Amino acid sequence: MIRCCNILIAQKKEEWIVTSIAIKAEGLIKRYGDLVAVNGVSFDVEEGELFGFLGPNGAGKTTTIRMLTGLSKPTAGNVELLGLDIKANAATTKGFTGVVPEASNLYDELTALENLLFMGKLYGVRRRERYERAGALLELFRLQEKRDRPFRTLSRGMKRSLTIAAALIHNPKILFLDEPTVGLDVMAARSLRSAIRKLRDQGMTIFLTTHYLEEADVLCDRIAIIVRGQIVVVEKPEELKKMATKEQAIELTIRGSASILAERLAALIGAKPIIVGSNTLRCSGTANSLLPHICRAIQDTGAEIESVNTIKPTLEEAFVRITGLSSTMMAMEKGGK
Ligand SMILES: Nc1ncnc2c1ncn2[C@@H]1O[C@H](COP(=O)(O)OP(=O)(O)OP(=O)(O)O)[C@@H](O)[C@H]1O
Repeated sequence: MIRCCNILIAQKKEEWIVTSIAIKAEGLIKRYGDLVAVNGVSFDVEEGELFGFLGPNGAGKTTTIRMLTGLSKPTAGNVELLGLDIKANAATTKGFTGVVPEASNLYDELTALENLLFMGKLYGVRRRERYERAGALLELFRLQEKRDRPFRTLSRGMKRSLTIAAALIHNPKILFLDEPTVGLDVMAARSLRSAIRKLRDQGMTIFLTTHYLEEADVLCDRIAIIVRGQIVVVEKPEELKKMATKEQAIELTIRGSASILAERLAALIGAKPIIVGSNTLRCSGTANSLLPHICRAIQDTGAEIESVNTIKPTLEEAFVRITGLSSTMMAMEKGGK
């Protein structure tokens, strides 16, 4: 396999193919008995792209990642990695992919360094290169000081970082990450995201599943949203947010309780404003349609306004609009599993 002008040329049974597509999923279906967990999923991920796969619990994210990495056989559909069909080229494609499952696959009793070296050996990395790669990865994930500590003694964030490092020991071209930051505290998640960004900047293709909208927003070049086994949109985060801009939200903070004003507004607008604090409420719509009603409701109820803010659309709002999932459901999702 050689790389030329950012175009990858892979050898496939004597013929040469040219592609810059790192991951190609075509019509993936996975059935478990009567349940269709993944229902006709197709997408392309460009070489060097950080691609987010976002969706609520049970949407089919893990099932998809398992099919993409050859861990689960699709009921129908095909996967190509760097132009190679993964069924026909299992050994080759495994050689250039790194897979990080949600639960760590490292050994508690081995030290951080030993775990990396062991994984390197499993992947057939030569001794000298194993040591070099392990050193570089410990540095990238800021784990040099923990090099000689048993895996079991590391913090949750360090364990997650080392698990990712181990999946990188053979210098894969494509990295699959299933929910990398779930359960981590803010600082650990931030430091892990920074390491993921560095890998992307080095040219690695990264496929990442996540529950966290903010994570997808700050990290990903493009995001696919999967709901009930089907992809509802594949877009750049900015484009997703633009989809939500048609509707804006206006947030009003008043002196005293917001409930009387909220009731009056609900009657005028025909939709219930959301009460976000005891004296703050938010209503959605276009400014043109909202402002006359807000002025009228203030007049009718004699509410004293402390502040008025126009809220910029968030990825969450775009997600809710696109998927049709309620904001309550998103709140549950954000709480994790
Ligand atoms: N081995 C299995 N046998 C039967 N059903 C399964 C199996 N694995 C997954 N499912 C079902 O398939 C659907 C998709 O599950 P999957 O784990 O892919 O979702 P997910 O998006 O990764 O969810 P989560 O975010 O909760 O991990 C769910 O309804 C799940 O219960």
